[in-house]
Amino acid sequence: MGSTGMLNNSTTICAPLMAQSVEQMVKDMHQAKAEGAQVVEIRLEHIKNFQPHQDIQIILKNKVLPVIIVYRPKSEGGRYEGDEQSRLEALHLATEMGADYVDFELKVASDLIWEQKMKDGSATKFIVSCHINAMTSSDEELNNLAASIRATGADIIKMAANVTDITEIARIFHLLSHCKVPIIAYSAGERGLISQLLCPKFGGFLAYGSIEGNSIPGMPSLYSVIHTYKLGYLNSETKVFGLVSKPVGHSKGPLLHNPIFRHENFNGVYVPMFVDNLKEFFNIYSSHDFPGFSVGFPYKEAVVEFCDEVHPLAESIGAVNTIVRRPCDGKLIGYNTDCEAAITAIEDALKEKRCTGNEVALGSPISGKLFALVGAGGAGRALAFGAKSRGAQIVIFDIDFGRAKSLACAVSGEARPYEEVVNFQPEKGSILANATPLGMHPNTDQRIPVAEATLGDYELVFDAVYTPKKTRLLKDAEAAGAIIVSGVEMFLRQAIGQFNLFTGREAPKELMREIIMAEF
Ligand SMILES: O=C1C[C@@](O)(C(=O)O)C[C@@H](O)[C@@H]1O
Repeated sequence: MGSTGMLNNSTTICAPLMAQSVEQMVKDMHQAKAEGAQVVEIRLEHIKNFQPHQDIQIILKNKVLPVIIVYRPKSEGGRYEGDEQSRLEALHLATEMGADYVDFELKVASDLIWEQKMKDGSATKFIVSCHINAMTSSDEELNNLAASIRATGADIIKMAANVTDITEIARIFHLLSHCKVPIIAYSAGERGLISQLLCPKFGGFLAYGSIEGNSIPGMPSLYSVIHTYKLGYLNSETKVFGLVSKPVGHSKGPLLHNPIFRHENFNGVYVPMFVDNLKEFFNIYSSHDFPGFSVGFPYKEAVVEFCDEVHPLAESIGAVNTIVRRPCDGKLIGYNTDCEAAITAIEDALKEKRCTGNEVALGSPISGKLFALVGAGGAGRALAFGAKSRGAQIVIFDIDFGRAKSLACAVSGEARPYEEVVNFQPEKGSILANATPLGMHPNTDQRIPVAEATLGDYELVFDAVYTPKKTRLLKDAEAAGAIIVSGVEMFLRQAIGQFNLFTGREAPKELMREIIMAEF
């Protein structure tokens, strides 16, 4: 398996195929090729009424890509429940018929491979696979396991790991980068995703992606590994940026940052990082390979204590959404790009209206206005400090009244109990901002409980939620006649700020706007 011209590394993109008929397997193989796969893994155990000789022959005769034959028993995470002898015979048959790769499980591999190698001296390469528990296996144990797999005569080692925390993936990276023979090692699932996306950086032999219309739980799609994360461009020098959040799958960050890195010829990749424990995460991923992070819900406030230095604006807000590792000493510096992003988005929308109404713009259009803010978490704090800096009068609601009070105190505003949101009567021309996650995909029918009748009294309504672009709150506010500003605008602007901090370069703003608008 060679690389296609585009590749910058030796990792091959593989599509596992699990069709129920041999004809469909062949069709899926064509589809996988059209979608950019370079090899397919044929899971024989999914074929109904499997006829080993005939079916393997059809697959190999019609193959348009190199083929890995797998016939996995239930005990090893597959579906095969028949007798072991028949299973092994089918794998031998695949070898004799010239499959490019045949996968044997470690427990049966040893004798079989040598026997097969002696017998036919065929060109088939042998993958020997096993499951590992990354939490309980030390680096040394994993190295020893790799050596014993190699001793079976394996050409390629494969380890599928269970991880319970993203920090365990570091052991997989260690294994990939230290192993002298071709190795596949990864973990499925949200917490394991970076093992799949970063394997070209650490020298993994295969990266997996599912074909369209046949998604595989815990595995990225072929489309995303090739087009979003552009795995073909990764190499050992690639810098890894990540969104530290929980949950993390909703973020549009990878769709925005990755194409911009490529466009700017910047050797970086931006990946979702599902983090459970901030302290352990920053302890483990402490090298210059990981020079920057976005910070999302719910960690924007908690992360402050893990920064070595915090920019004065972020410090006064008490929330960090961007972290940069200083090249000279590796220290983590925390910033907040949310604050200016949200406030300038609101100001620009008000200015635009004033321009069209021929009003003369003096100072910030937010100055002196009542700014009703719902949500006093990380995003809410950024909005409150931004509004304060522009001279607004701030009223804060939060389900945690204590949290609302402490933010109100910090911005010389007023805290009100959350139950009062529904009766709150703003003066005409006020601004309403939602900084809670209410209305975020998939709960798109939710919104903060502001009374329908008062929505039209706000001059402008802003929602920090950006999936969907027009939340239920914004739809209702628009219908009531308010100017609306989507969280997409804040998202874009905070990401522009992050690009500047991550790379030390000026972000291509218009291109970033085009990319993100095309996503909605
Ligand atoms: O609030 C957000 C959104 C975000 O968490 C995301 O979903 O990509 C990324 C953060 O940098 C930003 O402050």
